[in-house]
Amino acid sequence: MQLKVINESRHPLPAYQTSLSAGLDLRANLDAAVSLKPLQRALIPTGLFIELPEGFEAQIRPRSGLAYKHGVTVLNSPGTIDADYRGEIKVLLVNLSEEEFLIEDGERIAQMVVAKHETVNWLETAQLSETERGAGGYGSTGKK
Ligand SMILES: O=c1ccn([C@H]2C[C@H](O)[C@@H](COP(=O)(O)OP(=O)(O)OP(=O)(O)O)O2)c(=O)[nH]1
Ligand SMILES: [Mg+2]
Repeated sequence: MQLKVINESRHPLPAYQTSLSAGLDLRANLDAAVSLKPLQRALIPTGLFIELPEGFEAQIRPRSGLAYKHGVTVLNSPGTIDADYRGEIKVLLVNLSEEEFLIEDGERIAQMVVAKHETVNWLETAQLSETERGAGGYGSTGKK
């Protein structure tokens, strides 16, 4: 799909790293590196502004490498970019490790997946259909 974008960052547009990647890697757009101390969070600018078509959202997801190697992840994962949002895309990172992490300008900090979504019209009702699962959840299956 075509996606309208304004790139006010000093970096190239986000790219798929392989031909079948679902996520476009987002880069930090920073004047200076940002330090994340253990359990600290920071809203990291990307310099990108997009115009999603109606019925689409963009999800801001963590990069597994950053999470595995450094314990740095997206706090509100998956972040939601609404189709009517015209502000800058920002990434809310948190450092869940015990060591300080330095976010450098241009570093790939998260990935963006564009997805279709439904819009709900409520249908209020007194009863829902019966199922094998019923109200069981939270590890209810496989127990005696
Ligand atoms: O990781 C994120 C999440 C959100 N946003 C922007 C786009 C989104 O459309 C808007 C609102 O996000 P959300 O609905 O998650 O936040 P909220 O706390 O409900 O704020 P609001 O009342 O503005 O909807 O903020 C980002 O740039 N990055
Ligand atoms: Mg909201």
